[in-house]
Amino acid sequence: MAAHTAGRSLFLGTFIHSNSLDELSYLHKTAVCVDEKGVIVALETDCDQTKAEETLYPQLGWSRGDVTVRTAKHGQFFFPGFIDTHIHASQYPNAGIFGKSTLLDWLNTYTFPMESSLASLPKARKVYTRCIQRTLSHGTTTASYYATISVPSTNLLADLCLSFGQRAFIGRCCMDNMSPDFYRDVSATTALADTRATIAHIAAIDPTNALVTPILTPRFAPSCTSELMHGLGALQKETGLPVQTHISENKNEIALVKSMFPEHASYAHVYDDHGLLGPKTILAHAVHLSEEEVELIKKRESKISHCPASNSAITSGTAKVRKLLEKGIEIGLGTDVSGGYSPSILEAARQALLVSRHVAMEGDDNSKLSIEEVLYLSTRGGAQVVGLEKKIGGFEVGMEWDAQLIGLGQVESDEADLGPVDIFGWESWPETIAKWVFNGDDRNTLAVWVKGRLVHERKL
Ligand SMILES: Nc1nc2[nH]cnc2c(=O)[nH]1
Ligand SMILES: [Zn+2]
Repeated sequence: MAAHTAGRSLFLGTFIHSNSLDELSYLHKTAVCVDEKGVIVALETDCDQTKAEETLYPQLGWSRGDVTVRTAKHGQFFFPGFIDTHIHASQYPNAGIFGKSTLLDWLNTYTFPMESSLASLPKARKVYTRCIQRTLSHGTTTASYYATISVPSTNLLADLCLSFGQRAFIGRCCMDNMSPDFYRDVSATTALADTRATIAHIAAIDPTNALVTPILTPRFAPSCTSELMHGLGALQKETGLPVQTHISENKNEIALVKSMFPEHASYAHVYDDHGLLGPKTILAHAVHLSEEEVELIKKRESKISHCPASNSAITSGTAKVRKLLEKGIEIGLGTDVSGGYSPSILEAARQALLVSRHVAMEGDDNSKLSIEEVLYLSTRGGAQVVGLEKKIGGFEVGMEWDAQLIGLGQVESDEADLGPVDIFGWESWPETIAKWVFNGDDRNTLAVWVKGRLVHERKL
């Protein structure tokens, strides 16, 4: 399957992105030129269409006829695409269905039956198609996905991401231990062979990983034998591929890991001792880490996916994000569908804000995250977590055009009913962004691009 290419584009208007963890940059009256490879080749402030055509096009060797122009109208703005650093595509039909369960019973009651049923390719196609379309419609331009243990079904997820144009990491879920008979890898050997089969498939459909990359995915320590984890650690060394797993999400899970791996100093050490804790490792949840584990994760430069909606929904706990940030650990946001109920990173950002206030109410007032901080985690932070910080997460020459156009309801115009946010016209830009973060949804996501290609447009 050939990667879809984009034409040349000129984007005009207001662009907002993160400068740093606590600062957003507002670029008004700005022009951004994106070439046919989806790369930003010019960014000029104080520039309208005429000026862009007269000054930028000649520098780029462009002529008017071959450029698509898209202008953010008054009150609209371009924002970097969101990065979901942890999502189970195979659990998407269960989003919102979790009752009063907690992690270990939730896995058995809801999750394993759904995932195992996706060995049916027609069902997997239906589920993955909806998941990709839905997350794109919420502005998720990159997702780090868990699929299932099934190779054909996992490969299908990779095919669909490539054809819909979503940037993705695709994990065939490895689990040869403590899992039901109807849903487990037969052995460490077959799990490793199946993982290699998905790696080979992705190498065939996207040889340069322009859009889709395999990710080694030991489900979590309790689901894996030591043999399998050693094998995956060796495979990581051999291939240099990223790794994703879960860590320290729930207290019963932590006790289980302790009982299953008594010879290892901690949950984080289990991964480390198997060669799975490195700079390309994404650790989801990290709710109950000890100081020692935080130190180890920092030392190994592993990344953390904060999944606040999931941690509240299945009552896992409150992750101490401020402490992790202060340690210098790189953090992004994850929806963790369907432990998390929502496929929206904007919802994850909102929940990160609220959970940080719960941590404050537990006694650490410094823990509160700001709007700027959660938007950083949604974009630049996520890009660091998936190792693409030089390519995506902001608007700079040389980066790729992964972006969303946001429109809010302008009370004084004919766009008053554009979604759930009412803008009266007297709000400052930071206030406008705060209103979007707290009340916005996919109705405000007017268009979405990945690598320069238009991958979603809201039908008005
Ligand atoms: N949230 C979450 N935690 C897990 N731990 C092991 N598997 C899972 C999963 O599917 N979701
Ligand atoms: Zn998860």
